[in-house]
Amino acid sequence: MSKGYILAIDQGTTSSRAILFSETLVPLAIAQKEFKQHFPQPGWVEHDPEDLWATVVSTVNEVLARAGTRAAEVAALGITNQRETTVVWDRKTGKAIHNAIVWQDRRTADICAALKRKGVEKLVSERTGLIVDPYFSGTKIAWILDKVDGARTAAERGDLAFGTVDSFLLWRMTGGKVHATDATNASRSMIYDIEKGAFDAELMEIVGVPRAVLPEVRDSAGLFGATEAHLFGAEIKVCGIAGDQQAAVVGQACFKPGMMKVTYGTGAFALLNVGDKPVQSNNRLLTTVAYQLGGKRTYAFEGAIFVAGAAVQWLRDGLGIIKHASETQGLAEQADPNQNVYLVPAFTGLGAPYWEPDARGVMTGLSRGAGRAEFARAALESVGYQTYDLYQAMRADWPGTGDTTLRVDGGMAASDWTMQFLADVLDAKVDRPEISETTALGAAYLAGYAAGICPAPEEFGRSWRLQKQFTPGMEEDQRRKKLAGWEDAIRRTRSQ
Ligand SMILES: Nc1ncnc2c1ncn2[C@@H]1O[C@H](COP(=O)(O)OP(=O)(O)O)[C@@H](O)[C@H]1O
Ligand SMILES: O=P(O)(O)OC[C@H](O)CO
Repeated sequence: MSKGYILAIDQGTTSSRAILFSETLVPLAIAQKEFKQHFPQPGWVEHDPEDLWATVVSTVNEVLARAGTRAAEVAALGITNQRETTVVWDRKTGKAIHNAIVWQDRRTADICAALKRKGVEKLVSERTGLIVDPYFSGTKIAWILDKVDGARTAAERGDLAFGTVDSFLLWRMTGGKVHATDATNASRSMIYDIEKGAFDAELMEIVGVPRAVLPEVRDSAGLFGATEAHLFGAEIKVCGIAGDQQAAVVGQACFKPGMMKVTYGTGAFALLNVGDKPVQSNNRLLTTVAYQLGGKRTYAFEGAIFVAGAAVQWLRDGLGIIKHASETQGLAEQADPNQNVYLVPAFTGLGAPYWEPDARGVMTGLSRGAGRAEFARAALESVGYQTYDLYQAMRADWPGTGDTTLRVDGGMAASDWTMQFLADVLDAKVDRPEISETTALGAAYLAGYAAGICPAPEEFGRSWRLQKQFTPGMEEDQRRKKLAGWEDAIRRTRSQ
């Protein structure tokens, strides 16, 4: 007898997706909806929480209709989400008191600079595994409480709730019954002690976040609550929650220390499983919770590349030299091997391991012969080089030995040329799995595991299937030469 379907909601930065999986985690149907991005000032990025809610509800209903399935046949629902994006809402009405402040938003740069002047960086890094940066949710909460009239007093009275998007959706879906999140999302707040597994009173005080707004923090797999029946036609049990990059770690079955995945979307996020201790990085990588199962946390190093696929979007929308992202492959193949054009796409600063928010993009090696093809190759190569920088930092920091293979996913992992270059420049194998929707798969697995439908992680790991492996093939001499050119381009970017 069928145990029922598993549904995953992937609420991302540019779109919401709902994917229906069979009980054996075969993807059966997908629905996706984009929503509006709001840029009220330079460096500010907002989402309307009602858009997030509406696109989630409609994609779930759409995917059920498309598959000819009823909500009553869905045994478990997993939620995965764009991380750090911050919503503060009124507990009585369920309405947000301000637009969601998106992870990319830099408006709290001054708050972070003031925190750094206070000398709290070491404390933040030791307890939370993070650096002091506007990227994380803590200072975004404080900003909303200070800027919206009466919000801080209302928060202290217990009338307001904070949540990352998972938590906001859960609150709405359960009709205001459950205010909770999972440890992976909590670990992105800058006020969560990742070793103790609890919000930290001293950091809450320093950042200015009252305890009364915070959600309960739970395992990534477990019963969170049930959706109200009127939303999808019947109640569905919410059994899993994880931030999207951590869900991809699970979907890629990187359960053993030393295993690493990189998700190539608009940006790229590399996570390396470091096991059950929150190892500190010496190379400015973040330490984060990869997942929490049965009360036990597994940790990861994380490195963020802010511009990956976005460099290809720039070729298309900024320069107008391609119409579709996939054209870059043919262009890169045609590029003149004697032209050494480099692009450092630091359009919004440099992420890990440099963390230079004020850096801006640079192109080097331009000669009269450089054209579309060389620009396209430089954009694709920039993704490989940026990964190389993270990979070096991770391998230097990671005390264990073991497998150096990289598991890749995300929209840009579809580019064979880019994945081959990645293998060449890293001098490591790059594995692309059969299921490309790894993030949703991870959320579905967590929910299915909690509901007793999916097997334990080790067994699930054995079901991971390779679609294509890219093996390194570049001459070492050439690799060294190319990397030296990149290092030079990075030096120029940092000295602007
Ligand atoms: N064949 C391709 N070659 C190069 N880049 C690609 C290709 N297909 C998609 N991309 C890039 O991948 C990104 C989309 O990936 P996706 O995982 O959907 O991103 P996100 O979840 O961040 O919206 C876009 O930036 C796009 O330019
Ligand atoms: O929504 P994505 O796929 O762009 O992911 C965003 C990350 O979670 C930000 O930390």
